[in-house]
Amino acid sequence: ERSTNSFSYSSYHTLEEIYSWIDNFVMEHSDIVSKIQIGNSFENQSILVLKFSTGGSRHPAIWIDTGIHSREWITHATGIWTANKIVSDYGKDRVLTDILNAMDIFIELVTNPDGFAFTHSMNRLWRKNKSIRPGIFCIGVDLNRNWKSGFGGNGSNSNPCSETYHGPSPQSEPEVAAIVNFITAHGNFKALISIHSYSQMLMYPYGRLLEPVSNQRELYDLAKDAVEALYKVHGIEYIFGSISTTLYVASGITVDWAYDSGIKYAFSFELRDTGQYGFLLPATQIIPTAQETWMALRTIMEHTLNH
Ligand SMILES: O=C(NO)N[C@H](Cc1ccccc1)C(=O)O
Ligand SMILES: [Zn+2]
Repeated sequence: ERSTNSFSYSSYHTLEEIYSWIDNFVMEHSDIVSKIQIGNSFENQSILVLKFSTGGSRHPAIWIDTGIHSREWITHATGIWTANKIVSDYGKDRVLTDILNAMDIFIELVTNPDGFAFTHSMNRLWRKNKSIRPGIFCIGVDLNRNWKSGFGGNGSNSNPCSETYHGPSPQSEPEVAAIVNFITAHGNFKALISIHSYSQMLMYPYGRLLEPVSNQRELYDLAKDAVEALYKVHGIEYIFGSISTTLYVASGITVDWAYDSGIKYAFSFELRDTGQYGFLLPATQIIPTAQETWMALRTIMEHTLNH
């Protein structure tokens, strides 16, 4: 009896439950999934990545991260369901099978483990990591402001007590440095998708600049196709566009670093809802959210495969 069969994909889970699910999931699907520790968090939790691969040494790769902001519980839950969807549909879904036969998929489910544990133990609405430094009297750095591209620019804050505190320097946070080192060493990532909640948006770079990226038209059209595929599942409407023009200017963010590092398909999702529940999205919406998000992810991955 597979122990992942007893895992509830329609519930929210603790850090320990997710890490134990990861071990069972990898054991039960060792033909296609492996676990990589890319580093340790500030409080010394393991930073784990799931690798989905059908072989080959250096397939072009796709990166997906969830939970960079710890209070956004729907994103970890969506990532877990998506991991299970990939192993369930490989060999059955033509598009997914083609993607995995040619590319590797990497999913980091708990990108901010310290913050995530804190949302279970002390503060459900905690966003940042848990780093502390001498002489600084507030905890944590916003991991979506700590990246090198545009570090310290408009839409990030130098005040350590701010929710968008960018940290003392680019990649100062182990949770960000681990990803940068991993993706840079691999050297063959073609797409990066960083998943947040909430607002129901699909966005692409730049966050730090109002000017469009060079392949703006391609990203616009792809985002449009992706949100249409998402809409068809449960009728949920997303808006889409560049971060700076659709939302606001934000500097030092994941997708700007990815894009500037040559990953031309860089996207950030804001999952359900639009504010009724916000970060406290009921668990009954986990599977519907994951189902619709999958269709958008699959659209982006298919485009990456074919371009
Ligand atoms: O915090 C969230 N959502 O959770 N998103 C906002 C906006 C955003 C999303 C994606 C990329 C850059 C900026 C943030 O300030 O980080
Ligand atoms: Zn977020």
